[in-house]
Amino acid sequence: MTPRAVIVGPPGAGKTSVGTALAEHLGVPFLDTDAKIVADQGRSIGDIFTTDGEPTFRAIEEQAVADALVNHDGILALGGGAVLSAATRERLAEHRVVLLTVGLAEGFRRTGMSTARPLLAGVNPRATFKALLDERMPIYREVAAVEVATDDLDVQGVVKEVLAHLAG
Ligand SMILES: Nc1ncnc2c1ncn2[C@@H]1O[C@H](COP(=O)(O)OP(=O)(O)OP(=O)(O)O)[C@@H](O)[C@H]1O
Ligand SMILES: O=C(O)C1=C[C@@H](O)[C@@H](O)[C@H](O)C1
Ligand SMILES: [Mg+2]
Repeated sequence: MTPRAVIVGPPGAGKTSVGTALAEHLGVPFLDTDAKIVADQGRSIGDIFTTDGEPTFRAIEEQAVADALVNHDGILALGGGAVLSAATRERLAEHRVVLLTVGLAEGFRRTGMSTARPLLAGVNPRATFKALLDERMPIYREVAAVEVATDDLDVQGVVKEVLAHLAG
């Protein structure tokens, strides 16, 4: 088994929303590694960060991604920071990876209302978001064969773009 496509990108790019809609359109299962980790651990990602720290979360995430890459047959969405693992990047080289991008203003607008993202929960979440984009964009681009900018598209519009790329 192998995923039809693996979706990566920063928080708020729409990995979960687009992945769900894309899987529905294709009639295949959808798996989100964030949701899988929460279900397996029986606690929120915020709780894991607070109780055990980010490195423990990243280790759990690396294993969850490795499992999903061999066991999941549909659309797979990764957590926003999953690509920070060199082992995960190596594994992704064998897969069809789609990068969803979002700019600072729109990404911050989409994530700003939520307290569910521990990395963006600090005193200056906008600056944190900018630093995250600056650090990660080259890493996302390193693993992805396809890139779709989502700022000016609704979820169905992004799904359409992704489908066009996957068909081509
Ligand atoms: N193309 C879009 N246009 C408008 N709103 C969007 C779009 N994509 C996602 N959203 C909204 O932005 C918010 C974040 O989307 P989503 O949870 O899918 O992002 P994500 O990439 O999975 O983020 P995370 O890395 O935190 O899991 C949601 O409220 C969602 O409805
Ligand atoms: O960008 C990140 O590092 C994260 C994004 C989310 O998907 C979660 O995996 C977690 O909040 C960390
Ligand atoms: Mg998500």
